[in-house]
Amino acid sequence: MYKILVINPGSTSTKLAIFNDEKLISSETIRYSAEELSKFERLIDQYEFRIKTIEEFLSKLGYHYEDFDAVVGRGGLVRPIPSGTYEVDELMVEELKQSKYGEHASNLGAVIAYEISKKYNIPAYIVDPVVVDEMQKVAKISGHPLFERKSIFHALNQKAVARKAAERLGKKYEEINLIVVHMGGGISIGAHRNGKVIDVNNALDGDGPFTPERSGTLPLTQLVEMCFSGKYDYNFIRKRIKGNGGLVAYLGTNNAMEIQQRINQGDKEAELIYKAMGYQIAKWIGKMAAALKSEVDAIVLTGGLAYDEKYMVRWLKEYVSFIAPVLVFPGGDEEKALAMGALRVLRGIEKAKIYKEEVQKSV
Ligand SMILES: Nc1ncnc2c1ncn2[C@@H]1O[C@H](COP(=O)(O)OP(=O)(O)O)[C@@H](O)[C@H]1O
Ligand SMILES: CCCC(=O)OP(=O)(O)O
Repeated sequence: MYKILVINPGSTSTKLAIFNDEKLISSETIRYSAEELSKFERLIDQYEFRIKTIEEFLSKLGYHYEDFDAVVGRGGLVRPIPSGTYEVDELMVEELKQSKYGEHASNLGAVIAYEISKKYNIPAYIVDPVVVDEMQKVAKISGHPLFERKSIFHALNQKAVARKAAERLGKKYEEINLIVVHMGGGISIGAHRNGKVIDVNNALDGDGPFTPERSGTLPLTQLVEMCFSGKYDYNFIRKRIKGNGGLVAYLGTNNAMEIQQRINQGDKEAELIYKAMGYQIAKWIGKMAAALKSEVDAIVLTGGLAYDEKYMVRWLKEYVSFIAPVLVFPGGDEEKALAMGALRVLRGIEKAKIYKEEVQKSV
């Protein structure tokens, strides 16, 4: 039997789990308010804060790091690489620590897993990082040759939930077309054609609907004027777009449950903004239906916001049910997908990919 520690840092939470082989032993989601996270200037500054969360989780359950056969972290913004389980190595960790390819909470998954692996001599892995790139060529064209559309999204959960949806439809993932909508701190809407994500919005970078924390696509000229107004510096604008955009900017919170309560109490402003987020998500689902030439077997809703049946799920069904049946997998399956990726390697069913080698292949 293999004991696996799963570490899944998201932009609004850290999700932790312990597995004995396929069996989930314990899991916990620790949520952070926008205010708590705003204390940290850079992502890497959250390292100790997130470690503390993990150590509290383990000590509550009476576990120590040395009890585990492997530690697996959510994969962050490394270079674009194929889907799979990767050994965490020094090159990957150095690039993540320097935020060479961007900043996001998922970067901490590999960094933390690596530190544990070195200290306690247990292997560390990541699975399907947020940069998995299966985008078709035509989808990469942005509109100007100086800019390229990039595949940055909830690859791990989109793939895991897409397979579950295929199972529910009694088909193979590789045989069907799906639009998968992950609604967490960030939001990604992916067009899955026969097992490949051929198009998806860049969930991190001003491409897509606004989200609990991010601004999504903004009016370009207004943004350029703001940048050159002389009133703001780079960090101010970056923070407004990434951590302090979307629901946080309009309503002061990244917590959709709090917004639901406000709507229940008759807050019309909260209702308008939350509905606008749903409206933008629905329009992106329409875009992906076009990318799939309207051959869509199902639309799959997942992520934390998919728990909200009363508002978000109901609104989205009203807007997009004409495209295909809507299946809902609230939360998602990230922790299980991480554990299973590590387990396949521990059992020798799959060989862990080496980051350096995959990067060289794609050059
Ligand atoms: N039961 C729920 N009902 C409604 N919204 C929820 C629920 N649980 C979580 N959320 C909302 O989902 C969002 C976070 O989703 P999640 O997928 O956990 O994010 P991340 O992994 O990016 O941190 C937050 O806005 C949170 O308030
Ligand atoms: C970096 C893309 C994935 C993403 O947005 O994750 P969160 O929802 O955890 O922020």
